[in-house]
Amino acid sequence: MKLPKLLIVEDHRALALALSAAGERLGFSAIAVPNLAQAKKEIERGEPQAILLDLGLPDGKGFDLLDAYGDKTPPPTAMLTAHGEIDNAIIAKKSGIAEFFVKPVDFGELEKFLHRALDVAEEAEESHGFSVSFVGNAPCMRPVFQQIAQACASQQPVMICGASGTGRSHVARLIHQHLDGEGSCEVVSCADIQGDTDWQEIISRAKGGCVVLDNIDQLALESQVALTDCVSVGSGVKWISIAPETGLRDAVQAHSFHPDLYYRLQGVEINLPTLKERLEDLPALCSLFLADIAPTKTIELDKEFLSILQSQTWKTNLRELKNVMRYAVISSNGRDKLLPEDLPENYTAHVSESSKKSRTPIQEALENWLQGWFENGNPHYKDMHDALEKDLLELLLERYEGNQALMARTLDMNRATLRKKLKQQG
Ligand SMILES: Nc1ncnc2c1ncn2[C@@H]1O[C@H](COP(=O)(O)OP(=O)(O)OP(=O)(O)O)[C@@H](O)[C@H]1O
Repeated sequence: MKLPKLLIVEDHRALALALSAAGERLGFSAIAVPNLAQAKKEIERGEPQAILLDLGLPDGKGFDLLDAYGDKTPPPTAMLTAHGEIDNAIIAKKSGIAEFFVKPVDFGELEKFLHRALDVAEEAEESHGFSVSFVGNAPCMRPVFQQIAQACASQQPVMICGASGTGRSHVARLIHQHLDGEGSCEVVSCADIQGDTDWQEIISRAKGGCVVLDNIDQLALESQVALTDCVSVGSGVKWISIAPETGLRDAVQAHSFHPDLYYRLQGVEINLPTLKERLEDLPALCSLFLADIAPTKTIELDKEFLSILQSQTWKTNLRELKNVMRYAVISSNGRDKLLPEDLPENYTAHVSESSKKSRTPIQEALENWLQGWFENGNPHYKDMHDALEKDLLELLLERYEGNQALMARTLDMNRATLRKKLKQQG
């Protein structure tokens, strides 16, 4: 299993060990070095997917390390500073390091940074021409497929609406992949856009592909004006906007989004359901994520593990599920089955004592049987009920050697009802 690499440059040994442990818990392979010279060698050996950098190192300032990247964009990097080093921190910010942790490090915040770095690494991998695997068997995904097909077929811009982590960027990549032509997929983070951004430059970088406006609702008003002039069907690129689940109508009404730009960008709308609304897809999504996290292994899921996942609220949707699967694979220590104990503690805390109690053999058998229904998607209670009754009647008929009259009499059953049921069940 190839884990993303976390480079820790910290001469304080105890802190370096604690940072390594935090990184490894989240699925990084962590390498700690005490100075800049060794850090540069580490980068030459293999580029890290994230860097934690002490500001004051024995052989220089931490931010000097980024010189090793020249014109290339370094991976997400966070600087660790002591109180009183704030001037240097400002210089570091100018060298492109956006994240700071003042010592003593808040590990909760650090984990958030590391999660974001994992996402960046993953997106970079996905955008490298790998074909996009798309899971969507739940009934609520059917209209989504139609909307995606329509978005691919039309010249119109596309607006992908959904809560964070529902797969909006994933759908954007899928649409890009299905466009004719060689153009690239230029992703613009609207929250970071400045008033003087050169939109024509972004359009020309896309070379006839897609311009994805991520978090379009966060685009500043002055940038909206400049963008309005550029967006038109004739601009030679496909405009894809990523919006919150409520879309942009509220923002237009609140005058924080220009109606003109809104109407130009709206085009085909795709609405993505939350993970909670498509729990039927959970087993298939877990398998897909596992194939990505541990490509060389076949890992099974214990049914209790799966049912704990089914009972979560999934605030950040598929992204959260992927992070949880990553965590579980690491804590399973190479086992080929994931168990409830591999889950983060807060995912199992709510499992009530009653659901932990041991099940009767028939409940066990039913649980297995139910799993099959959910894996095949779209179960209806009536179909499950009829299938169960069919098996029951078959077994009873066998016991009474096909004698329906005897069976009805002995089981205190109306004979006409029995006959009707047997006829219905075929
Ligand atoms: N239908 C799908 N099938 C398989 N994997 C998916 C699907 N949708 C999303 N994913 C995966 O789920 C994760 C989260 O998706 P994505 O990054 O597209 O969400 P998002 O809505 O853009 O979230 P955010 O805006 O918070 O980044 C990614 O790893 C993505 O590859």
